[in-house]
Amino acid sequence: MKEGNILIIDDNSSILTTLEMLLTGHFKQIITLKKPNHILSYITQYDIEVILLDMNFSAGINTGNEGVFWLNQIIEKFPHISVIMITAYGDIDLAVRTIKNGAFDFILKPWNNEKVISTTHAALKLSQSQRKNQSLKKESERLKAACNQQEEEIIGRSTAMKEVIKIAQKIAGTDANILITGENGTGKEVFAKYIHTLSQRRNSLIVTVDMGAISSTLFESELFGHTRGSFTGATKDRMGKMEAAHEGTLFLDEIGNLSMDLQAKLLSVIQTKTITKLGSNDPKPLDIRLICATNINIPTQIANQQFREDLFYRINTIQIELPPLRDRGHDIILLANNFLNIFGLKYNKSHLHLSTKVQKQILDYGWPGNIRELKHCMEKAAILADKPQIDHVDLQTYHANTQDDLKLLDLDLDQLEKKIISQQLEAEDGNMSKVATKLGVTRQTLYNKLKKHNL
Ligand SMILES: Nc1ncnc2c1ncn2[C@@H]1O[C@H](COP(=O)(O)OP(=O)(O)OP(=O)(O)O)[C@@H](O)[C@H]1O
Repeated sequence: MKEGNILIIDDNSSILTTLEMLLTGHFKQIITLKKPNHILSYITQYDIEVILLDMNFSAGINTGNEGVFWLNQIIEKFPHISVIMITAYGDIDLAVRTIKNGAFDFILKPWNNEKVISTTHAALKLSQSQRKNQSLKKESERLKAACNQQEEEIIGRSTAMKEVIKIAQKIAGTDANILITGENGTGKEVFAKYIHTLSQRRNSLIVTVDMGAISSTLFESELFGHTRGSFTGATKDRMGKMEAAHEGTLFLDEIGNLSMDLQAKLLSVIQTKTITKLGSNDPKPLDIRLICATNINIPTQIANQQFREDLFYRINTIQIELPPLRDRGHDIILLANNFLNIFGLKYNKSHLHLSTKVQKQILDYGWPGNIRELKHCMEKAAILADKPQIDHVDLQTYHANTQDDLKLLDLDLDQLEKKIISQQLEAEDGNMSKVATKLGVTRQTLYNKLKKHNL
């Protein structure tokens, strides 16, 4: 099948006719034009890919300036189009200059037929590949914009969420280290990315390392990188995650799970602001913004000598506590609707929405697995939905794991509080300061609670 929409522009009718006859058998469509004034509208009208353009159009003027003028106009507005200049033998210097200006090639009058056909074919190939690149670039920009939008958007209009969003906006522009705390699935990682996109480092990377998943043998190599030959199997130099985050943000998830010896290594990097690759003696300066997250109570770990106090003070210049989903009121509905939109698109089901009864059920439910649990629940509902309105959701997706957990679920809040305080008193041999620290309350609050529960 023939391809290519070619436009030939020359004020000489016989040149137009000859070129048209020559190219007709080789390309899909040949359009001719005597005056250049309509070039731009013809390009759009006929979806032109290659242009053969004369240098001069006004009688008696042979400067070639007109051709250069139209060449610039075409390239500026339609950069994917390949332009071939038609030029007389004496204009060769000028023709070479047009190539510097962006013309694809030139053909000399009188021309060689084979050469004209092969040059036009090559020009068509280039135009098609440039157009493909342009549309790929547009698509990747669209996807990037969509991703950024998704990352930047934190769904939350409840007072509890408005408060943390306000803090994030206030501190994002500074380089303060941030510790994000909160139960599992409250969106700590999403929030860290949100802070990064608000910061001046947003054009550099945010690199995530899951400290819970990293083995102590691989810690240094993963974080600091290594040089070739630094250990068996190190066949080439490797950049560590910290270096990858240089000038950007390093997000250390599950920081509470880091062993004491690895904590010491991390502290040293934070203090010296340098990293040294495994197998190297050459410390490199490191410019990162550190955001850490944990669902473990670090003060309790410090009291239990499982977390270094000096590291804790380094990483939590600002602490942000993300509220559990059950404390976010109507945000639960906003998030659920958002997930239904996403999964509706994924599973090809439009206008998915929750019935009033289900909305009430999900507002009353405790969501122990927080947003992650809500997301799974909505995905399941979307998969099972056979009509747009969802009248039932499965809220039994989050099960307590142990017999003890099951027993705890039977207690009301007051009974639960009493049980936890008694357990801690026993564990700490009645040491009030230690129990208060472990529970994250003041000694006075602890005394009040002991009185309340007759302990
Ligand atoms: N504001 C939000 N809007 C939409 N989706 C969210 C939001 N917050 C969290 N999520 C989704 O909820 C899930 C859990 O979020 P995330 O991994 O950030 O939580 P986390 O607190 O870091 O969890 P963990 O403690 O287990 O590491 C993810 O699938 C995330 O996409």
